[in-house]
Amino acid sequence: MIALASQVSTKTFDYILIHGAQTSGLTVAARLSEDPSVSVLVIEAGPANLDDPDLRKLTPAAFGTHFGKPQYDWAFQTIPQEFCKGRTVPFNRGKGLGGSSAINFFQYHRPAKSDIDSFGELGNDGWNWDLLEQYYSKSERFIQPLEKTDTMSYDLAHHGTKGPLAVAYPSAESNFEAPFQQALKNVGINLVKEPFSGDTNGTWVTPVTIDPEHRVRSYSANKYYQPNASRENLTVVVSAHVTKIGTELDPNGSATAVEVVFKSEDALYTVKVGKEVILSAGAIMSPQILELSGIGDKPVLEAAGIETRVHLPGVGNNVQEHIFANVTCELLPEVASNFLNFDVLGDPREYLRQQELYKTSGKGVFATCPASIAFVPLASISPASEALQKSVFESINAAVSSQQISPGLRKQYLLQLEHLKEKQPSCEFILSPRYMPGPKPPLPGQQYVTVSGLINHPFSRGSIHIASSDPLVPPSIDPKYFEHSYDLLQFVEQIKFCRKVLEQEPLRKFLTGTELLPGPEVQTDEQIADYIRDAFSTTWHTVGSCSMLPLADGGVVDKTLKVHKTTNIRVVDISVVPLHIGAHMQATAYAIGEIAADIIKGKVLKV
Ligand SMILES: Cc1cc2nc3c(=O)[nH]c(=O)nc-3n(C[C@H](O)[C@H](O)[C@H](O)COP(=O)(O)OP(=O)(O)OC[C@H]3O[C@@H](n4cnc5c(N)ncnc54)[C@H](O)[C@@H]3O)c2cc1C
Repeated sequence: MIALASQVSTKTFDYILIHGAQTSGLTVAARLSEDPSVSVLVIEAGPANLDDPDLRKLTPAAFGTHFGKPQYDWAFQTIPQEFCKGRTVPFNRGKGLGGSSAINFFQYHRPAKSDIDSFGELGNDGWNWDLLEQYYSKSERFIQPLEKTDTMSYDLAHHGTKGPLAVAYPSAESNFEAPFQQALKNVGINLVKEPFSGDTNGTWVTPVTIDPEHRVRSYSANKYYQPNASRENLTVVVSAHVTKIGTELDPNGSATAVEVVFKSEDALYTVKVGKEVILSAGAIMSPQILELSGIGDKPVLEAAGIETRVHLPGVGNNVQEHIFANVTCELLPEVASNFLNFDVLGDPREYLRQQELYKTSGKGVFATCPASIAFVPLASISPASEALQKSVFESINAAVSSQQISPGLRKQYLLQLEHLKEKQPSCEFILSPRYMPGPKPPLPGQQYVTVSGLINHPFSRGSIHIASSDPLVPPSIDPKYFEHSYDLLQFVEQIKFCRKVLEQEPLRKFLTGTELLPGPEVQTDEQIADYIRDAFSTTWHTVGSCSMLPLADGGVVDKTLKVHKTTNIRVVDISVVPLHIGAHMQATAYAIGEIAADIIKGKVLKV
């Protein structure tokens, strides 16, 4: 049930999930409250937004329409980025029950096996593909398409069919899927048989988190919370901003959470901790809450005027992010009616017509979703890959030998280099039947096709730290984009490859031959790099700010997700991912939530 702040104030709950309303958090809350003998409290800063028509209408056709609205989005910004001409980059994050799963762009899939095995190789015994595979399946309810098209490739053996989260192919194709796959095939990129098996090298159409049976977003609030909302032992407080975890220190300096303080309207409330605090505030706010509670790097805490309870230097560091930039071309007007293209929605009358079409028949633009993707190693797309990789090997090996980098980062870089050598996929591409926001506006009435390039395994490392002791002041977000030059060099190769794909038949015959973005004036590598610096966007996949790593390697949580030097505080969200993965994050966020619940129940990863 949803309770008022005053109804929970001063009460004791076994498990208190801070911002537990988010993707991983609600997963844990639902699983822990399966046991009627334990009490679970979820505290969420945003509103409930349940059955909100504006949220329900967030079909792919309305991507981003919630941005900047305080009931849905935190609308963070990075600090000016040193290696991107001082740009600040918008950093949207979901607010309210469901967190970012309530506003994300639906793509749902798993990373490569090597990405997940890295977690264990970095010192987290037991975290590997075999473990994650079970939990990806536990959360998933894959609904087979009524009609299987040639662009779909799946094997039920690698899908969960009984989990809470409805996952399915978009109910309509845009008709660009097959031409995109053929264009990729022409340049040596093949269809992956079953991308959910841990082999993601190639192209496929990805399933999405849209429930085809009810034509609604499938997310943690309606799939994990609402079916269990009547449980007496599961209480949710919304519009409650956690300001601090109160701790007691034992003689060894180890902290035990005893209370959680939150602000609702203008009053402060306190709840008491029976067993554990589970921090699921996401990659931006989990480190902020730890630091506000005096758990973090002493100099950072001192600068913000916070007393250090536990000196834990890793908090807020090792931040890694996926970013993307686009190549956008004009669609030939005479073939436009053969495709479902989001650009038609710029005409208000057509918008209403498409909305009605979707409501009455589940068809049209609102029924489709950009879901054509590819994951490949640089070696498959660029003749420069060997030279680039040689230079990154040399620069990182030099940094490693001269001990310019920390022992923890050294281990991560060595793994990244090994993955490059093994030709694991690190370059992603997405086809979107639409204009994507960029430095040049679209021409009125013109429809476009965009191929985006995304870098998945950056070498740059950023940070997210408190900028003030005031919990309502957003943290300082500094992803340090392109601090490591390899990230930009790889990105340039990816943009060139986007162009190459758009020049392949049968895609090319549907285009006018005019490129809007970056545009014909952008030709040399330096010009492309400049375009990227001006135009890239975050993919909202931040990880690493509470990395699961040994303490000596800059870790924040151990393999049971417990914060080092604490007895009963865990972090359960994607901030624990220690080395970035080649996938969109939500499937992994749900799997981490599922694993955390079983760790707490003593079923897995026992110490
Ligand atoms: C716009 C967008 C598009 C995306 N598209 C995709 C996609 O297509 N596919 C995919 O797999 N992934 C996608 N993602 C990423 C994915 O949704 C997230 O990685 C995943 O939901 C986990 O997010 P998180 O860990 O950052 O936490 P979140 O889910 O963002 O949760 C954080 C929660 O903490 C709450 N909170 C924060 N601060 C406070 C505070 N001070 N007090 C109380 N509560 C607080 C928030 O309100 C929120 O509920 C997208 C994300 C965004 C933002």
